[in-house]
Amino acid sequence: MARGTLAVRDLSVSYGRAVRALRGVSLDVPEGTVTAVLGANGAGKTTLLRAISGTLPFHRGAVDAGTVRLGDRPLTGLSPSAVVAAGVVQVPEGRRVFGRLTVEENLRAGALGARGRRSVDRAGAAESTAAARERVLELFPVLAKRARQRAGLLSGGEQQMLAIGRALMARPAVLLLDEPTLGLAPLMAERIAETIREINLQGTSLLVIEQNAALALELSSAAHVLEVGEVALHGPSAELAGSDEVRRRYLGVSEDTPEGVAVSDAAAPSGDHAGTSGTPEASAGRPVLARWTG
Ligand SMILES: Nc1ncnc2c1ncn2[C@@H]1O[C@H](COP(=O)(O)OP(=O)(O)OP(=O)(O)O)[C@@H](O)[C@H]1O
Repeated sequence: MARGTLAVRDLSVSYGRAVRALRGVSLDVPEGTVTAVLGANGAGKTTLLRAISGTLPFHRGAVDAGTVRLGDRPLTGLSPSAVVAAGVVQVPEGRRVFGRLTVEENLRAGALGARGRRSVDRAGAAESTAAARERVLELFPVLAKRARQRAGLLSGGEQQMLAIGRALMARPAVLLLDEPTLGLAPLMAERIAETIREINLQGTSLLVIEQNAALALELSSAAHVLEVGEVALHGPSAELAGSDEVRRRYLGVSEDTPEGVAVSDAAAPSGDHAGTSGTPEASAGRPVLARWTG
């Protein structure tokens, strides 16, 4: 399966003529990392995931410019099933499980996403599906207990586990999570966060959209803040968590920026606007929170 960095470059998206939802968004999810995207309601977070997963057309949206790649494989313009087959799988907001199907049937449906991979023969596919199922049930033992129950009868937290488990059945290289803790009690949200860490430790990269900025920054190594369709701030998550602006606007704290945290109002990187100042190459050395101004 293609692996490598999930790279979004200069992505602009609109819904019809009236709504320009994303403008020139660039970000990287380096292989093996958790990257977070924060932002207020309507900032364009879900639109970003739709553009990556190929589901924009279902929402009457279109990519006007820019590219999405996984390693050297272009994803822009692919159908959602081709994106899944390429190794990028989205868990949609609102934990949309198939409510009338059982937990087991939901998991089996998730495995269908991996079938597009030509390199896997039938026997190999069955074996990988069994291994993926085992891994999912280890991560979420409650799903084994509820295997024959209808998914619609699970609690909110259990449905989120099933939604993530179903996505993992497609054995993704990159998992896209849209608001995984939305509406969950704090304890359940923490459990989901632990699972995200575990999934990452097992080798899957994750792009996590979260309104719970504190949790997102804790989970991720790098984060991007979207404001009205543009990347307003990006940098290593620990640095962002210490930034006065992020603390005030997204973490609800008003203390001064702790010493040693660099917050730069530097002009936007010139020319390529590649957004790579959030990548390991560019942030090697002293990490800086860059504010895009152009
Ligand atoms: N199907 C659609 N048709 C028209 N406009 C849309 C559509 N979906 C989203 N938008 C608009 O695009 C912009 C970005 O929306 P998006 O849902 O991506 O933001 P978000 O950051 O995910 O917000 P939320 O957290 O509220 O879901 C908003 O102005 C929204 O109203």
